[in-house]
Amino acid sequence: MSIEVSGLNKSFGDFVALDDVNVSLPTGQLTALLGPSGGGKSTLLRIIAGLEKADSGAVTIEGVDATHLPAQKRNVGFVFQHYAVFKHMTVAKNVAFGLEIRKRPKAEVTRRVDELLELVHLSQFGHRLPSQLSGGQRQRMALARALAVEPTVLLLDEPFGALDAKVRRELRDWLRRLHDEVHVTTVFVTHDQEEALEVADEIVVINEGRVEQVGTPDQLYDEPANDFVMSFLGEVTHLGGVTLRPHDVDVSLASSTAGAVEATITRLLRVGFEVRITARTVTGEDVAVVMTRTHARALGLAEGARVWLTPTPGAKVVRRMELVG
Ligand SMILES: Nc1ncnc2c1ncn2[C@@H]1O[C@H](COP(=O)(O)OP(=O)(O)OP(=O)(O)O)[C@@H](O)[C@H]1O
Repeated sequence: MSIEVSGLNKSFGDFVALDDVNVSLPTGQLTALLGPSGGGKSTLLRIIAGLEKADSGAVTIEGVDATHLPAQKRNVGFVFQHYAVFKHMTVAKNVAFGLEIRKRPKAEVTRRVDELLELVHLSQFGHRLPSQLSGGQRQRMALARALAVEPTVLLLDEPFGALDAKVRRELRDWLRRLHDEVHVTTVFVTHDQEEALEVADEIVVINEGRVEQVGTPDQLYDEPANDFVMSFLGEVTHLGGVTLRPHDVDVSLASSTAGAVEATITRLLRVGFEVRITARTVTGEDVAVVMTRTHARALGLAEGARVWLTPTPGAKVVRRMELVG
């Protein structure tokens, strides 16, 4: 294991930011810390980096107890959303900075900077100033700078948060490819579930200072440990006391199944090849249903139609913070 966090607690005044957090992050993986705003993701990352001190608990990095080590002795590289660059230095000088303060030989610094600029696809921009780069290019420069000193772990706090959606998506793909090339253990904070699902090998879901679940994107999506994880990682609806995905609601025109809930279609919307339906049950609950256009047409569904709803056989349903099927 590259990073072991055990029994970590952190409070700010009487506000508990981290509550007995335990996680093990394997070497060489790309891990996302995912959760809603204020859940404690950045606090956890900052404690791993050594920028914040925990009240209790331990952090081990590559087998070394780092709990009381200062940040600069932990061999971690980090990149934040609003990354501080040296505005008066060229891109190449920014990347070289960490190596120069470590007094590495000049030839080695030049070679390493060339390699890194190539890795982040900025070779032709080495002589520019950071202000002459786009936001996405600046973040790639920040990553090259963090990687320059060959950190054991790379910590990224919403590194693409301030960028527009298209650039964000490009950088996300690029980060995945970069990681496949260099394999440095990487932990990144995001509140964007799509970003975590697309990029990470493993996701740690954090909410209200606690780890809700750790798993691969598929495990979290298909086997959510509870209601919170299920609703954070995809669209959900509620039917008769359970939470499930809208495409897992079965619609029939007759009450043939025991336990089927009677409802009336109040809204039917075609979106591309899908049909999105809202059905109001006899108890006044609005249930969201998604099905293919072909299926909706075969059933002859329309607004005002009376239907019966059940979870599709084998559907993942979650009841009161507990997995039931
Ligand atoms: N230095 C501090 N002093 C007081 N409270 C703090 C401090 N740092 C963080 N907090 C509080 O701790 C909680 C967790 O913050 P943290 O930044 O870790 O959350 P987060 O999950 O990273 O959220 P976001 O995605 O919004 O950054 C928040 O409620 C925050 O207000």
